Amino acid sequence: MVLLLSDPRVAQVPVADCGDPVISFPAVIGGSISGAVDGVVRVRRGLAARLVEAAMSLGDGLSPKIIEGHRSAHAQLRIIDTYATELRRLHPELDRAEVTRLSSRFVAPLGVAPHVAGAAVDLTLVGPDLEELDLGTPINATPEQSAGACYFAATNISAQARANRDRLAAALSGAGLVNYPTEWWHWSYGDRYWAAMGGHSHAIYGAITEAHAA
Ligand SMILES: C[C@@H](N)C(=O)N[C@H](C)C(=O)O
Repeated sequence: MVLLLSDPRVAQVPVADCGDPVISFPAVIGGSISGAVDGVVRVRRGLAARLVEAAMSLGDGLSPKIIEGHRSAHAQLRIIDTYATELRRLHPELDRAEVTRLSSRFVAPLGVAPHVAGAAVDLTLVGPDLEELDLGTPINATPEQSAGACYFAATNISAQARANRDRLAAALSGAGLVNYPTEWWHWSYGDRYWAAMGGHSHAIYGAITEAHAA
């Protein structure tokens, strides 16, 4: 059973922000291309340290390639609005609560949004040539666009894509990150969802404020 980000049990998790700053971080890390800067993302320092740990455990010249880290509240609301509009177009019969629930398979409600806390990354895997591996769907494919193949545990993907997802998961879980099961590419650390899934008493990262500037 997937715990969705719209589930009240996620919003109920208390936050005691540890004050970890948001830092700039290379979008591609680890392996033979350690330190190479192919774009920059911003994430909490503790998350950055765990991403380095995960990258180092991958081996075979593989590296995580981060597509997005911290996201503004404004950008989060824009994604929510766009996807909710699409859901209402596809399913005009849905009531507001159901639109919110289904939306949260793809985008988090603002109050619990891991990216807005600098606590999440959307990422894939690249080889030594920086070519992206086959993970089964493009990043940000919705459940509708991918016939559910965006779910981490989807069975309608190739054996190679399954192996690549499992390899990504072993590295990131091993470093303490938690996956959002409806999106193979979304992993977080320190946010409410991480706390709920890991049985932690509280989240250590809430929404970013000016106080978190490094
Ligand atoms: C919109 C998608 N890339 C994403 O970030 N989804 C997660 C669940 C989020 O909004 O935090």
